[in-house]
Amino acid sequence: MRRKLAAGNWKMNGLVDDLSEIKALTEAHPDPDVDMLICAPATLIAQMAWARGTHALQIGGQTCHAERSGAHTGDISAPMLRDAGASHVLVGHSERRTDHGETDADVAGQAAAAHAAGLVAVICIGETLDQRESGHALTVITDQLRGSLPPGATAANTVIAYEPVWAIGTGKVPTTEQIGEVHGTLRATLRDLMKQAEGVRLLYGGSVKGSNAGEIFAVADVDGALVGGASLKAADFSPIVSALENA
Ligand SMILES: O=C(CO)COP(=O)(O)O
Repeated sequence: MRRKLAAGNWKMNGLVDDLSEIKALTEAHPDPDVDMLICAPATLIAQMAWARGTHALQIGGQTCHAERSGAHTGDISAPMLRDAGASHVLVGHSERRTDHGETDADVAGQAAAAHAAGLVAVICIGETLDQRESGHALTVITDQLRGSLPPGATAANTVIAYEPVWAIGTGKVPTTEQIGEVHGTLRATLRDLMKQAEGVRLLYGGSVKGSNAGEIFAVADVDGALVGGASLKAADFSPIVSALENA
């Protein structure tokens, strides 16, 4: 049985004052039935780890370099994230792939670095609107998964997040049939690629809100969500956590 995961991605948002949202979130869900994760900007990871106190909330980074250390000004390594209090890291988010030209091979290298540092890699994949409309969505996400999954990936150290680029921050959400088709394809592809395919959690991300979370979580092979905008405020994220607990 896969434990469900409600994950938030704060992206380039959040100042120290916003840690009050972490306090509110942990107070709203003192003993959650699902895993909870917030992927914070690097500047907040250590303080967020302190703010959660003894709560089970997990904290993640949003990217990491493939190397442990070195002359890479402005970058952050997986051991640094771990040192700051992170247990997870997003790799291959479409905003990184677009803004920083990250390729599947780069993402696989980052995921391997995360694993080597003892972090869970949340590998993000997803098609663009053009790719969806031209009928290539399944090929694109299958190729991304094959290219981004490093050797050594296990059910314990890897989560896959399907985030269609056209659904991120747009209010547009695929139909439940489309989500089910992609997640079923991802599960089948994982079976080809690794032994522990049944244990890997598959998240859906892209315009998830309290109002649509329930129907998304009812889809087979959806083990949780990766939430952007609606993860910034406890009042928005909490109903998504509750919907997952009730799924
Ligand atoms: O990119 C996302 C999470 O990583 C999704 O963002 P939104 O929930 O704001 O659409």
